[in-house]
Amino acid sequence: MAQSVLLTGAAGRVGTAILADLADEHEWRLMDRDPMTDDHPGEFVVADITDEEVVREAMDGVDVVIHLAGDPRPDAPWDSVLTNNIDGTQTIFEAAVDADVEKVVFASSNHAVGAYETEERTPDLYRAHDDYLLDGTELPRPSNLYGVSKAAGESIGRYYHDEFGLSVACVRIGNLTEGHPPIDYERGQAMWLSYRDCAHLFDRCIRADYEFEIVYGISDNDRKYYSIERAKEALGYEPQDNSARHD
Ligand SMILES: NC(=O)C1=CN([C@@H]2O[C@H](COP(=O)(O)OP(=O)(O)OC[C@H]3O[C@@H](n4cnc5c(N)ncnc54)[C@H](O)[C@@H]3O)[C@@H](O)[C@H]2O)C=CC1
Ligand SMILES: O=C1O[C@H](COP(=O)(O)O)[C@@H](O)[C@H](O)[C@H]1O
Repeated sequence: MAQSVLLTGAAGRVGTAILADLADEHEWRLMDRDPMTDDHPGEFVVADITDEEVVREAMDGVDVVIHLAGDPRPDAPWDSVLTNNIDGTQTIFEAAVDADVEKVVFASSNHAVGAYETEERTPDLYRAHDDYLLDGTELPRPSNLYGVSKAAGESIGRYYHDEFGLSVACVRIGNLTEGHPPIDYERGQAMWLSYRDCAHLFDRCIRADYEFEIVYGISDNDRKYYSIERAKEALGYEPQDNSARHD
């Protein structure tokens, strides 16, 4: 069934991948602080997610929020991630609860657990023969302040689920690259997320029933060190791509 979805950070790469395949699948309200130049479905709200009043207005009548807006740079400074990723995310969750939204899908990151990639484990970790797997039940172990902000976003989601019953899915996105897996970059190939698998995964987050989930958002790569079993079980994710089988 089509849902009414608020998509924050709609003008960015992940938003573009989602809308490329799902524009006609749901009723969209898009939000970004930068205007979108391409054709897009639904209404576009140019706003900063830290603007509480505008965010509250944008939640009206919404079933699901996909929250992508934030500073995506692994080397982003603390003042930026504190404002855009932590404060902005809390504003989104608070407004979602007040507006009786059913689900919030939060764009978390591989960098929330990047410090599991220790010197002893790498580079074997990135290779198909290695059987080390993170499955989403491990504690966060951020590799930078950006990763700290994503771990904080997951905790904010956990709080709003436990306290207010909001359904929350945190997707630890790997490396979204359009058209082909990253070239000459083993880590990126291990955590590649193709555009079509990205759209499908977020569609499953919109449609599935769940309480609180942390899943990895990668394609079905031979090299993977992130398990996709929970995304399959809880959300019905069925990825089609694999960085080892790409021409
Ligand atoms: N692209 C990837 O491979 C990965 C992305 N992610 C996460 O997914 C989300 C989207 O990432 P991308 O699309 O790659 O980044 P992007 O930079 O292409 O898109 C982010 C969008 O959010 C908007 N934005 C940023 N701060 C905002 C604010 N305060 N208010 C309103 N809009 C704001 C920007 O204008 C931009 O259009 C981010 O939260 C990022 O951390 C996580 C892991 C991997
Ligand atoms: O969270 C993110 O992760 C991806 C992959 O990380 P990288 O360090 O291997 O590049 C990154 O491309 C993206 O910008 C970031 O938001």
